Amino acid sequence: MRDSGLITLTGPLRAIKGIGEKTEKDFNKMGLYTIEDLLKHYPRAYDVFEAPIPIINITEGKIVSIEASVIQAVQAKQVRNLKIISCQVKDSSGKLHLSWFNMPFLRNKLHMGYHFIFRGKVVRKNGILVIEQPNIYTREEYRLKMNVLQPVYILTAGITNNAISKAVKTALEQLDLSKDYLPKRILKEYHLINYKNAIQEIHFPKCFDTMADARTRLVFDEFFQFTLALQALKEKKKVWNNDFRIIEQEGCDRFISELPYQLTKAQLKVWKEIKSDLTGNHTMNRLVQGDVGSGKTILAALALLLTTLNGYQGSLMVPTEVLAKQHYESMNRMFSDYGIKTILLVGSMTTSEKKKAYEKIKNHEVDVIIGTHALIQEKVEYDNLALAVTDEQHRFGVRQREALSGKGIHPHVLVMSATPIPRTLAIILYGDLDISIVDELPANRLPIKNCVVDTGYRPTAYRFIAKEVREGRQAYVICPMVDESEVIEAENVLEYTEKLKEAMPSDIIVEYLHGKMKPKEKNEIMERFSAGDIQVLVSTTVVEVGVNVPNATVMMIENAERFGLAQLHQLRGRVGRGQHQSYCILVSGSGGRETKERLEILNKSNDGFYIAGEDLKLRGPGDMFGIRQSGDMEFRIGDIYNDASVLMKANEAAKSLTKPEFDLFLEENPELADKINFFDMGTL
Ligand SMILES: Nc1ncnc2c1ncn2[C@@H]1O[C@H](COP(=O)(O)OP(=O)(O)OP(=O)(O)O)[C@@H](O)[C@H]1O
Repeated sequence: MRDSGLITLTGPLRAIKGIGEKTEKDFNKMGLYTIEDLLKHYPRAYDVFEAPIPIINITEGKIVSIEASVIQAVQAKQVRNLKIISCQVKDSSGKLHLSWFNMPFLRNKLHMGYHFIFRGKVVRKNGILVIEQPNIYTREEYRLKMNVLQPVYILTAGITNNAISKAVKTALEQLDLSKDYLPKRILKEYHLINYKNAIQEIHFPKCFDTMADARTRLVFDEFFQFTLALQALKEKKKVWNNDFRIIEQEGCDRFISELPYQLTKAQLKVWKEIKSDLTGNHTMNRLVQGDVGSGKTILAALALLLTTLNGYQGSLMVPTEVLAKQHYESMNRMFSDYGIKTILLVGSMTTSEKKKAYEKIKNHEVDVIIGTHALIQEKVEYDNLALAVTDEQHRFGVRQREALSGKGIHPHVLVMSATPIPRTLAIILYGDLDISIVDELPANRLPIKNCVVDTGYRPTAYRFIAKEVREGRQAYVICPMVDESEVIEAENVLEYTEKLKEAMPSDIIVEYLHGKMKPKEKNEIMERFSAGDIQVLVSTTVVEVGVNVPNATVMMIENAERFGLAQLHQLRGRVGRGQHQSYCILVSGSGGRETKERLEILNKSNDGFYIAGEDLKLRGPGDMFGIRQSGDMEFRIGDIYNDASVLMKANEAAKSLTKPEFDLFLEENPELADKINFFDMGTL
């Protein structure tokens, strides 16, 4: 391969000239193995090198270039495990300090009187402006970069931006990308540029316009493949008949009448849809979408109850152990009166506990199985699994969902999601599912009261939390980090808990929770919090997904500026789940105008759809605040909100392929065919 110089997309990175074993290993660490992986490691942003500005004009938070002379020898100091070096520079308008971490070799470059262009971010340290970690250029080097869009890549240790850029450039010289995988008809109809140009321009754009065209083409590709795969999946499902004999059960009506509340109209409507699927002629494939706290869990419970009262097994898979435990406890309690046995199956159980659970599941000694990914392990054998519910907050984990379905004879599938996606997009993204929307919150809910404050407000907030606790309520305080970090200044859970314990009256019990704790410890803390034995829980975002403690009424979020709006909305959704007035205190660590503006959106509204829409207006293209993406078909470049129109077009194009065109397409693109099959594997 190396001899001819020509390489293929599926080839290893080593095939690129200039990449040796060591560099390849470094790339592997970033998750890049094939040449295609490298080409799809798209720039995260583009830098434009503008003419240097006078020191006097620099502003905090901006990336700037200055042209200046070194006027003070480099100084070095050690702060914990960081070696910090700094120097002072000067131009005709003023003086400025520059500093670098762990780059002691710069001492040999930054001699007194030397003249350079420095480019980096302006930050405020001890009250004065400095540039941290600036890049250093000679005037000639800088001139070559000016007015050209410079790709900025996501990096990890050992790999520089330049290394990626160079590897991509060489790969493009060695590759033959002249054959486009999209049919010519589609390229023409949707005004798309060819793949070769798109890849070239996304990495090395001539200007913003050509980059935008390249991006559109690549986003289209992603969505096209995704929707094509979904369509293939849907085709298959159409023919599934409902092989289960599920009939309506009086027990479900009794269950509803014994709930401590009345189901909302929206819940009743969705329950009717689920019921008619379960008792109908075709296997259910339904997505239940509803804002945080809209009461989706009870619908899952009802579906499980109906299925198991008919003598089948049903399962509920959720993303975290904390959540699995919570659902297990409430459903176990609710179902026991109906003779329905529930079991928990999670990764942290011991081998012998798991073995016992497998036996019980296989022998149908249990009816409802609740757990995490452990539910789709090969060892789990179900006895007539008729319903698989997955709680898929934020996720498009189609393969997981399908792997679970693959365990039964095409069980009914019910997916719960709190992701606020407009219906038109949801129809495409969950193309293989029917959609039900719980578009109403329970009537007894008081809207959450919000405020955005700075750190000076903490003492008042603590007094407020103490007051709520005195009234029998509980509170969450969210911090972004677990441990102290030397580089990023953000509140961390461990230290914060100590500080808060001191600030709170001594009889108020404050504990912490974070993702690095052992599952057993996490469960124990959550149980104590649910039981009201802990009054204030300092936590990372582990509580974000689905945790339900209706007695908690205060959600205080430190460093709120570091979270995306959708995530903040999820976090806030942990309160306001009962009849008590609830509060959300967003503490912003940095007071930039944009930050305030973003947080104001949350301040104004408690509606997930509105927030997602406003978030979209504020963020720039490619800035991934809205939806964290996971699952099988990751969208590396496409953003379902920003690129909604491309998604619609790609969907339309995928649909327009005739059967012969589709077959030819797969024949000509065996790698894509593999992907689509892989994506579809759970259904086989
Ligand atoms: N109709 C109702 N009236 C009053 N309370 C309700 C109603 N339906 C559900 N609840 C209660 O509302 C709380 C939130 O419900 P649930 O946990 O199902 O929300 P969810 O939609 O799953 O939210 P999230 O997406 O945040 O997990 C629970 O305490 C539940 O018991």
